[in-house]
Amino acid sequence: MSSGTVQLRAVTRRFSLGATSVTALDRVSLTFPRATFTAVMGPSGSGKSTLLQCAAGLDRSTSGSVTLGGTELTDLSETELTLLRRERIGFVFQAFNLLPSLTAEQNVALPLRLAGRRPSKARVREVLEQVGLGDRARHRPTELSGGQQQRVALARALITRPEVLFGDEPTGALDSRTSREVLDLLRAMVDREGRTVVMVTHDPVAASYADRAVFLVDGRVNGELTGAGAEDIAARMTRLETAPC
Ligand SMILES: Nc1ncnc2c1ncn2[C@@H]1O[C@H](COP(=O)(O)OP(=O)(O)OP(=O)(O)O)[C@@H](O)[C@H]1O
Repeated sequence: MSSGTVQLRAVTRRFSLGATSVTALDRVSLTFPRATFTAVMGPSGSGKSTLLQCAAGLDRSTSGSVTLGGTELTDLSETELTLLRRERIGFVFQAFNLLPSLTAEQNVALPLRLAGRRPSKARVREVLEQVGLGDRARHRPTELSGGQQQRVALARALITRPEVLFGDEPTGALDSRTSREVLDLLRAMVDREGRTVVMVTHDPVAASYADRAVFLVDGRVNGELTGAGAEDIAARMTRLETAPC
């Protein structure tokens, strides 16, 4: 299996709630090939975030297999999983999760510091320039716009050169213009650097930047669209959201 490819085979995630349980993912099998951009869509509660968490090794599936390259995530200890996430996976969330007391460059350098590595100034500058913020290195989050803060979060995710970048509604808190900037950057990560991007989104326009949109309903894969525009994706979502249970 090529590095940077994520594969889920019959992944089930059940949450126990007292005497009952919720099946958030029900035998989901999906491949996210290296150097592709996938949007994960579906109605609220369909299991999108759970899928992302299991695929990224942030949560453990109840059964099934999750691999990144040749590594079976379900076999790893917590420590091994932490190392894998740190070295091979990047994350961006709807909330930018920047530390307010640190400058942009200090926030970007944080993952390397946490890994006990000394970040090179040149590398920090390089990723900040990559996201168009070379001139904002010394700014603190409150001195940056929402779109700029999300770009700092993206630079922070990229500093370790991850094989895969997972985004959970990364443009959810942004207006349409700044969303486009972030989506263009995600697209460039795939096309120019061969990274794999998997993004949960409610927004058909955001999903149209991806190579394909995968749809979940009630924890199961309910089809996909390849190379579709925002209108076709929106029409599919409307059908899923209005379909009788
Ligand atoms: N920690 C948890 N404990 C119990 N149930 C959970 C937990 N996390 C998720 N669920 C349940 O699993 C199902 C899927 O949730 P998930 O957050 O993955 O959906 P989603 O598609 O991302 O939803 P949304 O679009 O509203 O964010 C829901 O029924 C949810 O209530």
